[in-house]
Amino acid sequence: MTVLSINLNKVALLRNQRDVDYPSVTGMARIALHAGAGGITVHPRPDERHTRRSDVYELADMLKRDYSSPVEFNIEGYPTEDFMDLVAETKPDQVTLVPDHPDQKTSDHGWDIPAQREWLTEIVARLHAQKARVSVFVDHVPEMALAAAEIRADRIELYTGPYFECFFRDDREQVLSLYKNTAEVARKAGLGVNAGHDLNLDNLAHFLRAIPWVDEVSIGHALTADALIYGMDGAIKAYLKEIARKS
Ligand SMILES: CC(=O)[C@@H](O)[C@H](O)COP(=O)(O)O
Ligand SMILES: NCC(=O)COP(=O)(O)O
Repeated sequence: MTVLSINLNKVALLRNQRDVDYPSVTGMARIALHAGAGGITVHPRPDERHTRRSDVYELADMLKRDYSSPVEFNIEGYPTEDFMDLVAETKPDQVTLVPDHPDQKTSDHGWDIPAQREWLTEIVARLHAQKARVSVFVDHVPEMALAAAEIRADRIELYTGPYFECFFRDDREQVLSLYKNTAEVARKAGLGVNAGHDLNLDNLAHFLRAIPWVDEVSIGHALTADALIYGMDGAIKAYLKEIARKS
């Protein structure tokens, strides 16, 4: 069964609009987990406009202290030395390496792994030494799945922004077949497959029906918007229903 990991960046973004402590990032994490989410994702950026470093420490403490059954904690980001320190101190289960420039509004492309092969190989090895699973954010390009295996990553995360963009267009199945090819190459190379970015209640089940072996989806923006309508608990349940609908 595909794990649903909730990205709390947009909860933090709303909280950051004022000098207050609500909505609470840890509080929303608790509601999400109680409703059946299997994991929590954060993507702390250097300017702290979304999740702050302090949120990452608080979430790490809470998940270790209060949850006995496994809850997967996933930290996403560009591996600066500051990011590597944060990860070393908070010990997430999974680190997702994303090639974001600090000025980017949001993640909008995957790694060109061959162009940074040596450095990424070293980063992956350092994260493995801390016992973190390592996932690398990639476009729907089969060669990148092979390159991810070569740098010894454990998983790829398919960047699904382009899938969202084509969902109501005529070329949807053509684009989706490239995602499927990339996921097949990853699977054959022994890698797990995650997916994320702009997945939503319209497009999630269709994606998972095409690639049913996806290990995990991380969803934040659309799910937080849906939580304004259904409540966080109701939104999580709606997404879990879509995941179940794939089979
Ligand atoms: C890697 C990825 O696609 C997500 O982390 C995305 O960057 C969401 O973050 P924001 O919601 O902060 O844009
Ligand atoms: N890795 C993708 C993620 O965490 C959430 O992306 P989005 O649903 O906020 O677009």
